[in-house]
Amino acid sequence: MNPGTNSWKSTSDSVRQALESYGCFVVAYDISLDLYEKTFGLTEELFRLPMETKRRHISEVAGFGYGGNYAVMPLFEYFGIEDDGTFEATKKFTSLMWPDGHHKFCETIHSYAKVLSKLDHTIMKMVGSSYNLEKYMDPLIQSSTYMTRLMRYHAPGENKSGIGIIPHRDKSFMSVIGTNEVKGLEIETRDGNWIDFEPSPGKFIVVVGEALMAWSNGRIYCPLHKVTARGTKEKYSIGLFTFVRGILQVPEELIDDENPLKFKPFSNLEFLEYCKEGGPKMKGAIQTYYLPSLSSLFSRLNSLALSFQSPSSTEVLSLFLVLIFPIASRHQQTVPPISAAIRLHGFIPHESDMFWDPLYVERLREEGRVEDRVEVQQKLDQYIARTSTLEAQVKWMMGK
Ligand SMILES: O=C(O)CCC(=O)C(=O)O
Ligand SMILES: [Fe+2]
Repeated sequence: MNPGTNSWKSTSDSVRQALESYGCFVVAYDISLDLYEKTFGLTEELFRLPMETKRRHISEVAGFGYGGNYAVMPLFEYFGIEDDGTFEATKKFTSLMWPDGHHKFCETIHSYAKVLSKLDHTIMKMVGSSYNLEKYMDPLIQSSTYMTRLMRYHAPGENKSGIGIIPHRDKSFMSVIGTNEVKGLEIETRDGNWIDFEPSPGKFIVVVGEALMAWSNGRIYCPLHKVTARGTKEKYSIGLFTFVRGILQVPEELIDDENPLKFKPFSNLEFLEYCKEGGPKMKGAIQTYYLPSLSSLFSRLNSLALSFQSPSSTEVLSLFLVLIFPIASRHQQTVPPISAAIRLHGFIPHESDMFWDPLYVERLREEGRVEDRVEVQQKLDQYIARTSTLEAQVKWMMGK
């Protein structure tokens, strides 16, 4: 399919529609069965390596390096390869895992990642075509950097299920994921239903990351998703996560009276870093239009609190924290103090905090605030349910 043709244009519009409505869609893509089978066979081989070998693969960046054995997601293991789509990087990773070399692994994984990146480029171009923003796409593609993540979900056993990955939103610009034939990836729709991705060899799922959502000024949706491991078959998946280097800025064409600017310029990579540390690295994070509106939000909250019958100061404070936190955390504003306060108040923080922070969950457990991962999941589900309704309330209060 080539840009400029009618079928290109109509497919681009469907892609845009899917991304705006669901933040994801499934693509049937031309990949040979042989490459698919080899890729997943070799991925299994990689995960069978001894733990001390796997641990050689380290990285400072969240989601890169080797990770696994998280208290909150004990069935999940991954290798995030900062490969930038290059053969050299895959080769370096291969020789770290197999010092005597493993040419077949290197070749195959690189070829599979190339399929994913080709797909990623096509979709970016289609997004550009559909918004008539073609001119922005080549620079975005050229500044993209990639991470290939190979993932394993241990099988929990006959008639059992367990958390694979807790609900989260990707921090990437876009993610393209292929998996073996085992189901488990679920995506939340805007109205709160979870839908399954039904895998098969030629199918890939494209998932919007928070960076693309922000770049599109919020037009494109960024869905919450999770993985549930079930039964006796191990699930393996391989994702290509795209991050855009440099400063991302909402195109002026996507800003008008009906769609005022919602996100200040931000850096995708600093945003990723920020999410890992949850720290005060604000300058590059996704910034918001909520900050200038905070004072008006405060006054509306104040009047809402006053409308309660004799609210105690704790109630007002809790109300404030519960209302502000979901928005602030989603938009990376004022998170550290609020997150600390939320922790004090016993709320589970933003899912991305927990995702990369097994120590935090460990600490909760030590303090006797969390018994087991079922309870963590329940709290998280409650938190997420609360977020969506309260966010709507805050929007209402802000007159949006
Ligand atoms: O393994 C999958 O299917 C999904 C993985 C995922 O959501 C992630 O790595 O962010
Ligand atoms: Fe994800």
